[in-house]
Amino acid sequence: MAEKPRRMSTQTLDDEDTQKEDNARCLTMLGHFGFDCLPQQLVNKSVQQGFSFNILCVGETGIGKSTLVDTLFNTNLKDKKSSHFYSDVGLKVQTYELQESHVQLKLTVVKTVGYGDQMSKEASYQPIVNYIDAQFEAYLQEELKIKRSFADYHDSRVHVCLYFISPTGHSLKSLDLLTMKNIDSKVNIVPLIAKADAISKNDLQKFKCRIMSELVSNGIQIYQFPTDDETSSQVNSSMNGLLPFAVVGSMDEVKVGKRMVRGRQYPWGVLQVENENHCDFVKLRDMLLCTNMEDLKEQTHTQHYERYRCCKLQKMGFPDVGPDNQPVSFQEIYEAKRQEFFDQCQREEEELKQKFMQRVKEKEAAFKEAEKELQDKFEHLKRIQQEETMKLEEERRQLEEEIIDFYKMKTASGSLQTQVCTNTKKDKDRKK
Ligand SMILES: Nc1nc2c(ncn2[C@@H]2O[C@H](COP(=O)(O)OP(=O)(O)OP(=O)(O)O)[C@@H](O)[C@H]2O)c(=O)[nH]1
Repeated sequence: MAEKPRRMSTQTLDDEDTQKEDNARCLTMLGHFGFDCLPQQLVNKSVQQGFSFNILCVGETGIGKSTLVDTLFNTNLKDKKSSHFYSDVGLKVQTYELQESHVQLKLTVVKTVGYGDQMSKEASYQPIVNYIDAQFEAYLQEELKIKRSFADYHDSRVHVCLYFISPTGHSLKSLDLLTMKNIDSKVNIVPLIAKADAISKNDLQKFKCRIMSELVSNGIQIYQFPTDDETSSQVNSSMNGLLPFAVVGSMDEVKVGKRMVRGRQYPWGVLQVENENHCDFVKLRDMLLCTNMEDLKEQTHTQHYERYRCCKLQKMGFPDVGPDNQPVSFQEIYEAKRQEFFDQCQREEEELKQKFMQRVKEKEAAFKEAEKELQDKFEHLKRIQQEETMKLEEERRQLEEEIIDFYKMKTASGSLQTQVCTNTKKDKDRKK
């Protein structure tokens, strides 16, 4: 039996419509619609993934590297003081997971240990150069893998080098110039005058000018805050004119009026770390973390790493153009390299074979020579032995003849004696 169609009342339909409307999402008037949401998607993804930043601090022992990093990230990274008596320069690498609001930052701080305490300048900067190159090499190796896993890969390439200059007030030391010259094509250098509270304001300005002119005259490239982005070009170009930043670090809280501020307390007053009239710490923090962190990372990838990668691949024999200046494909070069390698293996195998045959021949000749010597010796001994045997034979023969003669004589003498006895008896008998 067919079921009787149920009739809904007008009242029920109205209720359902109202319910549907209640479930519908309400879009705010200020929200984004369509593809203008793309930047938001990127922001959300980046925040979810978290950020990473790698800082290299180069400076003499006790110049204030750890204190400045602590002050920059408003944290206590609990780093032990280094000794002045290390036999060589080392690099201390520490990675921290930091969080500010809901943004996570994986911060890697690499600090020189024993820098400036060595006699040899080359031995002081070479470990730094090696470290920077090693991080590029690790990234290149990951890039060249068939199965790459950049999602989990910890990219340890150095994004910025904070170079701590001693507050001498005179000029840069030769080690400063040498080190910066050797790393300026590998890393973004931001020069800092450390412990700037040790110099008066007037001297500081002169010191800054002298440092910049020395850097220029020695052809050292330091990082320039980018001026091509209109949102930051004005502030960045004015900050470029204030380099090197004169910084003071401190995690101590000092009372100024009714406020507690971070600073250094002196008998003549308080130096406020975050007061732009007292030092350039805030400028450094803004430039480094708020305005240019992404540019520092981009420069690291597109300039410094690219240079390293290019040199490395060229050294390995992978140029982009052939001898006729025509572009060559990676596959062609790979095939050519494979063939070259195969030919070289065959050449080496042939050489080895030849060498082996030569050795075998030499050994064979040596054995033959030794065999001949042994044979001669054997023949010689055999001859001696034959002569000896013949001699003995002769002696034996003589001896046997003598024995025979002896027996003959014995027999003769026996019969003679018998004859004599017979004759004597006959004589006696006749006499009777
Ligand atoms: N006057 C002054 N002293 C500072 C400043 N920054 C740090 N110091 C002091 O200098 C000393 C060494 O500071 P650190 O931050 O440990 O220096 P470092 O370069 O990390 O030292 P090592 O790891 O031992 O090489 C500490 O007593 C700090 O309080 C500064 O800006 N001005």
